[in-house]
Amino acid sequence: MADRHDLTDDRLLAGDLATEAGRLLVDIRSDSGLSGRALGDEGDARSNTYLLDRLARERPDDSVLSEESADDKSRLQAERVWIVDPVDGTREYGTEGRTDWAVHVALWSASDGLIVGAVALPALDITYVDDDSLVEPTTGLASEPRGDRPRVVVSGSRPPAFSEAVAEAIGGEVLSMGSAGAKAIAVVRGEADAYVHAGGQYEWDSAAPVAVARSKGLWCSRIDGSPLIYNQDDTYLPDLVICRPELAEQILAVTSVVG
Ligand SMILES: Nc1ncnc2c1ncn2[C@@H]1O[C@H](COP(=O)(O)O)[C@@H](OP(=O)(O)O)[C@H]1O
Ligand SMILES: [Mg+2]
Repeated sequence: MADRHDLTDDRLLAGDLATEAGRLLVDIRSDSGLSGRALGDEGDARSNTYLLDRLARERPDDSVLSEESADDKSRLQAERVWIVDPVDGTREYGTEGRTDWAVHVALWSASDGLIVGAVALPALDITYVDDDSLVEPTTGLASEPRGDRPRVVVSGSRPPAFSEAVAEAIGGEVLSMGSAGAKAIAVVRGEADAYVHAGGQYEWDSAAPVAVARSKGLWCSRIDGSPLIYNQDDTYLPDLVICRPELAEQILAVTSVVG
């Protein structure tokens, strides 16, 4: 049953869902008259409804795990589970002018784990999927680098305690940004060299970003170097490292000890 849909169809669908939910969010942001927390709540709710409606119509046999929906755990018996975050970086979405927020759509299968991922950056009008196409170095999420030191991107509101130690280990500097998806994509785009997090996160925060980052050849793991595993009973998945592969050893030497 798992091969009912071609992987390419699923990837196209993921990309389209993330892009269209993102467009809806851009419209709500410009037209609703809301801001801050109220805008975040409205965006979360409407993006979630949009994603769930389309998945129910276009993949009626699949299960869904969403940040914004009750988890009835039927997904634990499912062959295929869409893991979605309708707005990642809700705080930044609610803040005028910020571009560091994202829509995440991933697909997990019982036989192969994460098989598809799409991360939309709606404020930049671009969506990344888990294909092997080359991503040219780009700017837009982060300020221009001041030199050639590697950059470690971390949460602006909940930076991990080891941020500075990681930067020091690779001779780099720390950069703050919102949204797990935006941070992962900053590494994909070459705007940063590593994204590290600890202290709390859920499967929907990292599933799609990890699927995309992995497809571009980046290292993705827990901070102790173990694999990130999805569709677990408990969806808490509190830490991760996404980085250029040649930096993984030095970074894990820090995060696996002090994490
Ligand atoms: N300590 C923590 N506990 C729970 N969730 C956390 C967390 N730190 C970060 N996150 C979640 O991870 C995502 C990225 O966070 P940040 O922008 O701080 O890097 C956010 O998702 P949402 O915006 O979807 O809620 C945020 O809620
Ligand atoms: Mg999130």
